[in-house]
Formats: sequence, structure tokens, C-alpha cells
Amino acid sequence: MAREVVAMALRFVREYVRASDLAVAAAVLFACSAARSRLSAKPGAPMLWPVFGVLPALFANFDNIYDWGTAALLRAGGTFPYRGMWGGGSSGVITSVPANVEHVLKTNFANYPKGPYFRERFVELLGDGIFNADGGAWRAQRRAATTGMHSARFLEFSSGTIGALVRGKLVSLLESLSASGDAVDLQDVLLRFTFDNICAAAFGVDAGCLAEGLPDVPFARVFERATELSLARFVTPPFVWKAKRLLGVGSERALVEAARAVREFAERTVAERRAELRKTGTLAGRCDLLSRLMSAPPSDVPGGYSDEFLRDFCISFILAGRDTSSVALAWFFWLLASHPDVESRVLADIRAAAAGDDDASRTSMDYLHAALTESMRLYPPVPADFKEALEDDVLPDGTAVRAQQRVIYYTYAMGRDKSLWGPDCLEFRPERWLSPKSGVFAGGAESPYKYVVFNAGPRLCVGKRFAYTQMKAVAAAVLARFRVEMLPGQEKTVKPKLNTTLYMKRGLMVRFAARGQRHEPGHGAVPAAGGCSIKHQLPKAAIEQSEY
Ligand code: HEM
Repeated sequence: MAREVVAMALRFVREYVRASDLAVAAAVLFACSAARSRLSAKPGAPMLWPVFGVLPALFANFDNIYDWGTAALLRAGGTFPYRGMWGGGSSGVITSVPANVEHVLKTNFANYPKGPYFRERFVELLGDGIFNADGGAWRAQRRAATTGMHSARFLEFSSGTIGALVRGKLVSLLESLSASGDAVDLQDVLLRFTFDNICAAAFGVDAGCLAEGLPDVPFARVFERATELSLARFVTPPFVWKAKRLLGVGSERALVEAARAVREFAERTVAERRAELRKTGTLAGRCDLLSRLMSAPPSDVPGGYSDEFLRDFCISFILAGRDTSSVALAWFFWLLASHPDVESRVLADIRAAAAGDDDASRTSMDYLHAALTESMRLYPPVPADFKEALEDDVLPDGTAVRAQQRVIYYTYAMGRDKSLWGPDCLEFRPERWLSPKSGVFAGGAESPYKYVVFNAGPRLCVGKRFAYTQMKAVAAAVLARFRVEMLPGQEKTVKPKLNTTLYMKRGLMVRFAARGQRHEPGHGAVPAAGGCSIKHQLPKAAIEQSEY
């Protein structure tokens, strides 16, 4: 019977309905559905189109997406719902309201894990590493990370590796660039620096990205490739990438190969260190995280950490620590170039610390610390982040979140919100972070849920202290020795790239001029009268001791 009804219906369609009628009917349905979405949308929020969700609005504003998203959030009162394309499996809310962020990151932490959506996109590269883990697996990695990173021994070691890399590689590279007058992409140099630095801190190996001639480093290249291909899964409909994965073709095949190369490198390093421990009976001479965790596991981890645990731990650390501080520094140098008053105060701070002629609190270079913090308020290295709801919930501002939906917190917009930072929120003003009386950094008084640049709550960035030490060491060493001159004409090209990290889309082309010298546009280094060089005054301790 049912078969006869279907056959009759098909005959009717064939005889009486033309393709153009179908097209008109589909267009009417689409328009009605679009009108309904428009009417039910929150005022100010972007339109959620039938089938395509928020994508048309994103494409229309692609060139200016961060600022467009910020304006939309401010118009919508700080929170609005979003939906990706049908079949894309992505929906939820976007917010910049600190109370909502606190709810997700702390108050109702148990309901907002990283979740399967994130995990399945990164599992080939990260396995069960801290960045990808939830529940017990996350707790075990987190404990290992905090014990390892906050031990006095690691802190001393990491300051040493940072100082050695700054003085041994970075400064000599910049000296030769300054002598030749050649321009360079500063973002690329900084990315190389932090990659080498995190490999030294996590594995105790020299990745060699900053070696002479800035070579192509296969490990860095496959790591970058595996990360990019994992991120591509976030913007590809799951049925597409999952089908490709099943068939082992295209980008999915490339991802499996790149992730395998990264994991093999990590496995080899872990195996070699294990062999060294067996042979010599100690890793006492090594202070990197891998060696510390292997040779001195906590007493309640009987038999120590497994090799798989250590492999995943190190890979997550490289991912977490390889590009955030370099990107933060690139924006910092960019902002300094257009704020000579801030640059002068930063320099004065560095000189005071170098000369050791100030009181003890100032040797930690509070003004520089404030300037970096302020720069990341405007250009947060992780511009947005998300968590996935386990169960239905209601956020403090009354927004409903359904199970398996995501709450995206938009750090970039939070840093540019007048209601949080005042009418001068778009100005680069490091003073807002300093105590007016003492000039000491007073950022600790701010709510961590208003400035979520390093995340907040139980999943606060483990590397925050390391990152500040690293950024201050680089900024102090570079600014004390060189003037960083932007190549002209970049005002229009220096823009953030759409990514999980706020890279500059086309890098940052600069020249270095040794202090006391000046580069004329298009020429090499020429001496300038009256310049002052403090190159030889900067003692080792001054660039290594500052930490928060
Ligand atoms: C300016 C530099 C940095 C910024 C802005 C930053 C920011 C962040 C953010 C936003 C998160 C939360 C990610 C999430 O849960 O989705 C995070 C987590 C993390 N960061 Fe950083 N980070 C920086 C540097 C570093 C460095 C240098 C390291 C390593 C040495 C590091 C290690 C980690 C780790 C291990 C986590 C995971 C913590 C957890 O899930 O419990 N970070 N960071």
C-alpha cells in the first residue's frame, strides 16, 4: 500500500510539477525560514541563516572578523547564540561577559570539559596530553605539569635556557642583521625562538630553528603541519573529514603522516632518555621537564610515568608553548613602534633594572611587565577559546546552553569592551596596570575572569610564569641593544590572521639598528649622533630574574 502511494506521488510530481516550481517553493521556504530566524534573533546579533547558520555573516566580514565579532557582541549585550552549517555539528553561544566566563571556567567547571568535539579533532597529534584531556587523565597531566614547572630547579633551569638562547642565538642574529641592514620578518624570528625554547625546556633538546641561516627544521615543519591539519577539521564538515579519514586520503592522510612523525620524534626522545637513565642510573644533570618527570615521579605514581604519558605530555607542551609568547611579542613590538612615550618608559625600566639602582621591587621590570600585559589585552595570543557543556545549563546572564553545545568566550572582545576597561579601552596604556603610588604592577587586583588571556580557574595556563620570563627577557635584550624599525607601509598589512592563535597575517617586517645608529630607509646602518648604547651594561641577572 505504502509503495503504491509513493509511486502515485512520484507520478504526480513527474507530470504536474516542473523544476522551476520546485526551485520557487524551495526559495519561498528558505525566505520564510530566514525571516523567522531574523525575527527571533537577539537584537544586534548576527543573522543565523537556514542551512548556512552564521557562515554568510562570517564570510561577509572575513577581512575584519575580529573587530566585526567584537562589535556584534557589544551590540548584543555581550552574548549571542551561533550555529554553524547543517551537518557541521557546531552550535552554542559566544560571550564576553566575565560572569559567564567565571561560571564556565570555575563555578560550574565540572559541566564544561574540553569535550569530545575538541578531543577528536586533536587526538592524532595530542593523544591524551594535557591540552586534549579531561577528567582523571587531565588531572594526572596537570599535576605532573605544575610539579615539574613550579619546582625551584626547573625555574632556575628555564631562566638559564631562556638567557642562553637570547644571548647565544637571538642577539647574535640581530647583531648581524643590524650590521647588514637586512630586513627580516620579526614574527618568524620570534616563532623560531620560542620553538627552540620550548623544546629545550620540555625535552632538553635543541630544535635548531634559530641556527645560522634560519634553516628549515623538519621537526618544526611537521609539527606546524600537524597542527594546521588538525585545526582544519574545525572548519570542515565532520562528514567530509571523517570520510576522508576512513578512506585515508587527502588532508586526513597528510595529518596522520605528520602526527606520526611528531609522535615518533617524541617516542625516540623518551626512549633515548630512558636508556640514558638505565645506563647511568641518574638524570641528575638534566633539568628539562621530561627528565624531571622520568627520574623523579611523585611517590603515588608507582613505577613512574609510562612512556606514552611522557610522550603525550611533551607534545602538548610544545603545542601550548611554541607560538603564544612569540605572537604576543610581535604585537608588543608593533605597538611600541607607534607609542614612543611607552618605549621610552620601557627602556628606562630596563636600564634601571640593568643598573640595579632602583629598589628591589622595580628590578622585576614592572613597567615592562605592565606593557606586555596591556599589549595582550588588545592582542590576546589566544583570541577566543571554548568549552563544551555536558548537561543543559543557564549562564549567569540568563542565556540557555544545551548539552553538547559550546560556550565560546571571546577574549579579544573582552579586552576592547568599554564597560570593562573604561572609555579609553582602545588605547595602549600600560599605566592602567600600575599602582599610581608605587609604580608597582598591580594587575593581580583585576578579576581573572575579566582578563582571560591566560585562561582562568583550574585550567589556568601552566606556562604563564614561564611565558612572562621569556617575553621580558626577549624584550629587554632586544630593546636594550637595538631600535626596532618597522618597514614603512605596513599599517594596512599588519592584521590578525583567522586562527586559534593571533598570528599577524603577513608577518612583521623590521630592521634592527644598534642603539646609537639609525637606518635610513633603503640603506644599511648609519651612525646617529648622541645615541646611547647600554649593550654592555645589561647584566645577566637583569634579564633572567624577573618573574611573576
Ligand atoms: C603569552 C603566552 C601564553 C598565553 C597567552 C597562553 C594562554 C593559554 C590559554 C588561553 C590556555 C587555555 C587553553 C584551553 O584550556 O583551551 C593555556 C593553557 C595552557 N598553557 Fe599557556 N599560554 C601561554 C604560554 C604558555 C607557555 C610558554 C607554556 C609552556 C611552557 C604554556 C603551557 C600551557 C599548558 C600546558 C596549558 C594547558 C593547561 C590545562 O589545560 O590545564 N602556555 N595557555
